[in-house]
Amino acid sequence: MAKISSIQDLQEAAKAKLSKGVYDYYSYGAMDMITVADNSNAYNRYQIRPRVLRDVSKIDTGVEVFGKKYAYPIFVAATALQKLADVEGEVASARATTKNNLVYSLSSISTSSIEEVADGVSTPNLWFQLSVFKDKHYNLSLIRRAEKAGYKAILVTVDMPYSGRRLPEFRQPLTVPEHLTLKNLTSLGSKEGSSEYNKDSVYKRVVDNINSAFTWEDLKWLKQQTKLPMLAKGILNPRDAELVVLNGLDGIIVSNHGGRQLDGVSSTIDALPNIVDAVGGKIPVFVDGGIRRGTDVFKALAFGAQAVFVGRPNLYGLAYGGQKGVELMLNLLFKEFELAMALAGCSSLKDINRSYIQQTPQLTCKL
Ligand SMILES: Cc1cc2nc3c(=O)[nH]c(=O)nc-3n(C[C@H](O)[C@H](O)[C@H](O)COP(=O)(O)O)c2cc1C
Ligand SMILES: CCCCCCC(=O)C(=O)O
Repeated sequence: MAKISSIQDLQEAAKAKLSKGVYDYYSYGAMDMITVADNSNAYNRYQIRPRVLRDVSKIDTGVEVFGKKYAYPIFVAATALQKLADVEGEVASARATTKNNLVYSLSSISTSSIEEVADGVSTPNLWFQLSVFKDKHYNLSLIRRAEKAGYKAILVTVDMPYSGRRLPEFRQPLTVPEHLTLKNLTSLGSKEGSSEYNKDSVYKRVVDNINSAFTWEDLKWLKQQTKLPMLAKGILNPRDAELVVLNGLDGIIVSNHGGRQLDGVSSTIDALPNIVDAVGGKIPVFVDGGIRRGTDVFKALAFGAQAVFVGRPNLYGLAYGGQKGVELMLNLLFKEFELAMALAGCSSLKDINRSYIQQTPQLTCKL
């Protein structure tokens, strides 16, 4: 294959390496995948309005989040089961990400444990994604483990009271090789130390234990149990964004779970501006979903995102080349984003705002 020069190339290279079952698990979304496609396509409905004759000889991509400075506003989203892509799985992804001074989010449903990932990195820029289970003591024990291991924030996934209907998995449940386990969840849904679930599919174990009765009250209670910043991941509606603020959380990730939950919902870049307006600067707003180019990052920031998260690009990089593949993925985005900033006339993130963006005009002339 020719030199990998874009995230699209990386996806194709990953597809050639992975089994069909794993590639489908990673790349698919719910039902007809209208939202998966729209997450990326929606970026093309916005145009950048560059400014010229500015000094762009130096570009500062640094961003501050919760009092800490990161190298780029490009973070890595929580995705499950990374050892399906590479033997080192989440540890390789976390190393590549934190080495570049970015945030890596570890999924609850990971094949490396909270502690293994923390021990595997030298810069602990780690956030922990909490899937909310029925047993609130279990949720608390995951938070305590993350706190003890030095994680810096908790992302509570709020868009998954049930798993979305993903057709390849519906037809043929994903099989996870026996040597891989859900390292954080070894006793989930079973009595201490029992292996009741070991013979079942990973989905059954997780699906049976997801808390579909979790409400705003419960989220507020969870927030009060930790001093770490807590963010709600999976917000699309501005009214919910207001509730996140009212309930005292510290941040929002505008997300539709990469189009894997309810098909036909808003793309995340379309949802972002109204949510930023509803929050009114009280807490930071982040976005994920469909971000594949440096210009996508620029557009998300122009609409008011503090930083973006990428999910599948991490998995494709990991499948292509382990830690080095994830570094390659990040470097592609860094270079594209820096160039987008320079060519738009922005030398630092504080220059980027809505005046740099417009909706792509609809053709009104007669052809
Ligand atoms: C294979 C896969 C597994 C995922 N696992 C999780 C998870 O365990 N927890 C979670 O909150 N989100 C999960 N997500 C959603 C991501 O965190 C993120 O919202 C999404 O991937 C962003 O879209 P993108 O893949 O287009 O960048 C997963 C996404 C994918 C593709
Ligand atoms: C409740 C079903 C398991 C979900 C596994 C991880 C995830 O969020 C995904 O999108 O896949």
